[in-house]
Amino acid sequence: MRTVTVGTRGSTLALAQTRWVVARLKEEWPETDFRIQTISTGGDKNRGSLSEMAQKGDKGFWVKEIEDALLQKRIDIAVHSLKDLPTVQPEGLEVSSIPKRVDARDVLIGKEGMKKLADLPKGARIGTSSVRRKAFLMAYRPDLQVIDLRGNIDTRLGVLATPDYDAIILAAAGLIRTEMRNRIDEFLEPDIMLPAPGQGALALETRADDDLNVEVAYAIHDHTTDDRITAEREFLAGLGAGCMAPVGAHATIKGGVLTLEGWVAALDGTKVIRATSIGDAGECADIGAELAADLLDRGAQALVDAAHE
Ligand SMILES: NCc1[nH]cc(CCC(=O)O)c1CC(=O)O
Repeated sequence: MRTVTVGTRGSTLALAQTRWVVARLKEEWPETDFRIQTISTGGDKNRGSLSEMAQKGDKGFWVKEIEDALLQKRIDIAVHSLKDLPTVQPEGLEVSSIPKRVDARDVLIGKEGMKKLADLPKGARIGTSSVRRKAFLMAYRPDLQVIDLRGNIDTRLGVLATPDYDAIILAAAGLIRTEMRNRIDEFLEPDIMLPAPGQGALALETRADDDLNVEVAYAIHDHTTDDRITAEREFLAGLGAGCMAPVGAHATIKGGVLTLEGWVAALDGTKVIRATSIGDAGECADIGAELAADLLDRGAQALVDAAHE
């Protein structure tokens, strides 16, 4: 039996999503043996401050060691959360498969009486470490306090048992994949909290010349998800922004027509530039690039630059 080694970070979420990927691959390739290899990344080793992360450049903080393992053939397929993956892969590697996306939205989880964003009392303390969530939250409810909150899902849920936070914001996808959907109090709609580009989607990365494993991974590729996230990531790339910038993007496809919504915000939420671009789903990359150019024309560059400082 042929063995394919699938590499991932070792967090609960990373393992849950990798087990899901392996189960799907096994359905397509019953004669192949899949084993999971966990790899610790810079992001796992260094739970430093956000500014420290920004200094290193946001590129590849969660993926570098995994990509090294691919290049060195210690693993054959890497599973990543797509939103953590830089928009350009290193020489010799490619994203060869994008499985079907789950819910792209962010969600609110709060203490008793703090379970709906619109109903939170003035001054309520909301935990998140995402500059995007912070900026969009401040834009919607400038009276709320945003308190930095890092760590894996369990750590973040844990702070609701302390007096320090009233509610937290997380990606729905992480909770769904770790079977904690029942903890979600409110799904935040994209007209208030536009998701991160690629949120809720996974990426399978392989060596670009490894035809066999490219084919193995591609068996679970989802074209609609690919078109959506291509538009979102072209938008992000067109802005010259990485995952540390307060940028949201969300594409939907109905009847072959792709609608892409994109936002760039000031870090403190005092300004949000919003735009929409619509076109044939086959033109997904161009739609993303166009939307980025449109926002740059309308002053987004200064906001992206401010976030990079
Ligand atoms: N940056 C961390 C991260 N990367 C992927 C997810 C889960 C959601 C997804 O797959 O998009 C999370 C946690 C979160 O944002 O709450």
